[in-house]
Amino acid sequence: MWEIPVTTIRIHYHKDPGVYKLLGIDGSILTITDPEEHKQYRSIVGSLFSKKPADDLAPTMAALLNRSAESMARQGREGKPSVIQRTYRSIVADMVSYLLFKRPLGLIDSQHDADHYHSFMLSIDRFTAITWPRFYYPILNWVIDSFPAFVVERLQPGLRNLQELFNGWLNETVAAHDAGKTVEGRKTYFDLMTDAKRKTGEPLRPDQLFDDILNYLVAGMEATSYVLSFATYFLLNNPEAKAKLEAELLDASPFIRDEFDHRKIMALPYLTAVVKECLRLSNTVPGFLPRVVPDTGVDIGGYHIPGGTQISMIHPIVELHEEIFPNPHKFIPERWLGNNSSSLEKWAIAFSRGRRQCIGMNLAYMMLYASIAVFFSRLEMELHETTAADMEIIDQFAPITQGVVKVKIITDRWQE
Ligand code: HEM
Repeated sequence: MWEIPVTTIRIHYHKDPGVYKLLGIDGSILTITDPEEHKQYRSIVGSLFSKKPADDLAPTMAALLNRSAESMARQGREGKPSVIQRTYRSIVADMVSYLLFKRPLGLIDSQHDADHYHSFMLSIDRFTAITWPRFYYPILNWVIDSFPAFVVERLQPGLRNLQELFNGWLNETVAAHDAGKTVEGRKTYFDLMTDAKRKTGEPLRPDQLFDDILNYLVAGMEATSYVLSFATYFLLNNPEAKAKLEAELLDASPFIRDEFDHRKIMALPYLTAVVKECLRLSNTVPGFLPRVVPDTGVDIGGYHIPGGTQISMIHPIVELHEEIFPNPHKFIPERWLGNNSSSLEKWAIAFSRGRRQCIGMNLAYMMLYASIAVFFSRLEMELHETTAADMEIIDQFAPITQGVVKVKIITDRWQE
């Protein structure tokens, strides 16, 4: 078995500002480069991302999935295909919004029809499309920041509305705190930020908060919907794996269809293997995640790397390594089952590792399991005009595919 000769542990690298500070979301957690500053920030929002809020949102997720399934089934009856990749994006964006604010953005109501495209999605497509130009021509960041409002409105039609919506929610929160109202249930992102800033006496900066929120929405929406789109594509192209999964889901229908219990769903062995294989094979973060070696330097694999060096490792080096995963480009959920499978766990790195590991992992896992369980229990679907060429990965820091996954719903088994 392949081993990395690791000699460096517990070294807290800075993220490379030469990349992260040029992503156009300077106020976000993702772009905090200093480990101590990051630790402080994470201690403010950490409670939002623990297992409990993700668990509590499982029934909301099930409701969104069933509404989406009904809508896609309706389109199927009308002979229309569904762009399931957009459906996933809108469900996940609404879920991230529930997690942060205890209310949805409402994307789910406007997403299923192939002819309609939400202005927020369009804005995000345009935003991620210029990731690398921003990086290679940093002056572009300054130019974009100087655009007058009407140009921003034109180029990114969904973002200004969203910013106004969030500013309204922030103002409501501040007013409630001013009035001394106690928060019912768990605190929202704005509650936590208002509390934290009041403790330090720093002002709340809506522009900075907007960058941060946008990053949660984009990171969550793009990564999770992307893995789910690959899952749909892989399963619909692999009848044997699909049949095994559906048999397991049928046996589990008391806790998928009758009384949704995501903890039991997340214990299903074949579904677990499917989720792991989709996370591995979709290479959700295909490009570099650069860090800067601390001043002391580090020793890695017998080499001394001097302080200040930019280093990086890309996930596909591990995820597609043929000594770890034989036939690395093939969709084989079975590799995660059986006696040898536990030795693979350490190579499951889709969410990264260490302090800068994905903060949204608990929510992401719940959404991955719930989506595959509900859609593949409920809907008989086939791919529609979606080929391997559509699934070519484009690295725009956020994961993008050349085309989108479209399906035709043949039957809604729960409505038969
Ligand atoms: C299958 C789904 C997902 C995958 C594979 C994934 C993967 C990753 C990876 C690899 C990183 C590390 C990036 C780096 O080192 O710069 C990361 C960071 C991050 N992810 Fe995710 N992610 C997923 C879902 C989500 C969700 C649902 C959210 C929001 C709720 C989210 C929010 C974030 C944020 C805010 C960061 C930055 C964390 C920090 O710097 O401390 N992700 N994600």
